[in-house]
Amino acid sequence: MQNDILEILISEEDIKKKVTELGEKLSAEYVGRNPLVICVLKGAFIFMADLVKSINVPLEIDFMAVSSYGASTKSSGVVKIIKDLDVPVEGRDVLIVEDIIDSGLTLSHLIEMLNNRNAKSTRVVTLFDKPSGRKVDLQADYAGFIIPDAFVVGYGLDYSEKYRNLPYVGVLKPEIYSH
Ligand SMILES: O=P(O)(O)OC[C@H]1O[C@H](OP(=O)(O)OP(=O)(O)O)[C@H](O)[C@@H]1O
Ligand code: HPA
Ligand SMILES: [Mg+2]
Repeated sequence: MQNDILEILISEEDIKKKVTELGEKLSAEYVGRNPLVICVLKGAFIFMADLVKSINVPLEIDFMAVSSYGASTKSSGVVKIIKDLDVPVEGRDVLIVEDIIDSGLTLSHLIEMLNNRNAKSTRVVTLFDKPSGRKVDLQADYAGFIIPDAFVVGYGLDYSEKYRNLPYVGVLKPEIYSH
């Protein structure tokens, strides 16, 4: 698996520090409230698990599974809802946890959906942000790292369902996805 990585972009240690920092900021934002923290599966599962340990308020969690990339490095443009939330969001302070914002299509779809369901507030935290990939005008409220225009894997992020278990984020060798 490591042999398929061209370059490590963000180390395990840097990710840990950043996740703790984001958790502290979110603890301040949500003090005195009970946010519903939504993990966007599958990519955000590792970030979500690490992040909530650093958010020091009585929160609840739920999961949504969406997919638009499949076995490609480009968004299909069709955001498929594979699993919906278990609980209603009406009147809730919702925090969406994403691993990466690239084209922005996944998130714009989710935000619209949650607004239609009358969430009280909707905030977005993403660990990675790739502004060069944007197809819709959208920004996270909290973003960990700005990353360059390359397809990255690791710390939850996959290529064709693999590499999610790498503890760092790296760039794949082009020959891996060119055949
Ligand atoms: O801003 P976008 O261009 O929409 O890309 C970001 C989304 O794409 C990836 O999910 P993917 O569809 O690959 O599903 P996965 O999380 O199961 O890998 C990633 O985890 C984000 O949810
Ligand atoms: O760079 C990426 N890597 C993995 N999954 C992704 N989904 C959107 N962008 C990416
Ligand atoms: Mg994916």
